[in-house]
Amino acid sequence: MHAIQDHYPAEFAHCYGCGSANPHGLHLKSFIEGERTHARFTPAAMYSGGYPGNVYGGLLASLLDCHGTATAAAFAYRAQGRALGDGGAPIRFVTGSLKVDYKRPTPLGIELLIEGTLRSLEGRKAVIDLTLSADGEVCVTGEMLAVQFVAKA
Ligand SMILES: CCCCCCCCCC(=O)SCCNC(=O)CCNC(=O)[C@H](O)C(C)(C)COP(=O)(O)OP(=O)(O)OC[C@H]1O[C@@H](n2cnc3c(N)ncnc32)[C@H](O)[C@@H]1OP(=O)(O)O
Repeated sequence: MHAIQDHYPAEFAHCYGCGSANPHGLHLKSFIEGERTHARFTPAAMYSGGYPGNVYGGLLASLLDCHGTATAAAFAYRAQGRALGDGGAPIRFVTGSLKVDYKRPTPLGIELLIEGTLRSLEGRKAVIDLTLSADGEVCVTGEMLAVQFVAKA
């Protein structure tokens, strides 16, 4: 199954968090299934937070960031009755704002599940609700305003 990011055109594939063309990046892969998107990521030990065994909060925000914009794009394609990577003009979103709530420490060394749902899509603006869970426990929640990117002439 192709990830949402697999359909990004080459010029948008350099993102540190999810770009396939960035050799130093995280290469996050997001998928849409029904009314929800999901991605999985296991942070390496170097992503330690301030005390051993827990994940650095900036990485967690990065995961929500990339998963949120991918979620916005996937639901925008759906709203327009289009398939991801259909060869038409690409629909891409950037983060306008991202609120992150760290509910509990996120353990290092296990797979994290990042999920997204669409709260609203109006014009160029999508509001995405995000969660990041470890072992079935929600550790982080996020709320993103994603804005559809329009190339300026
Ligand atoms: C070249 C990039 C190609 C895409 C690459 C994919 C990126 C993958 C994910 C990321 O890493 S994103 C990186 C972090 N985000 C950014 O760098 C975005 C920087 N900000 C911008 O480029 C512009 O501010 C933005 C595109 C978000 C909006 O500018 P525009 O001039 O296109 O639109 P405008 O300012 O008119 O805003 C559109 C609507 O969004 C609203 N809005 C924009 N930023 C907002 C904000 N921060 N908070 C609340 N509302 C916001 C704005 O009020 C307005 O609402 P209304 O239509 O109701 O009037």
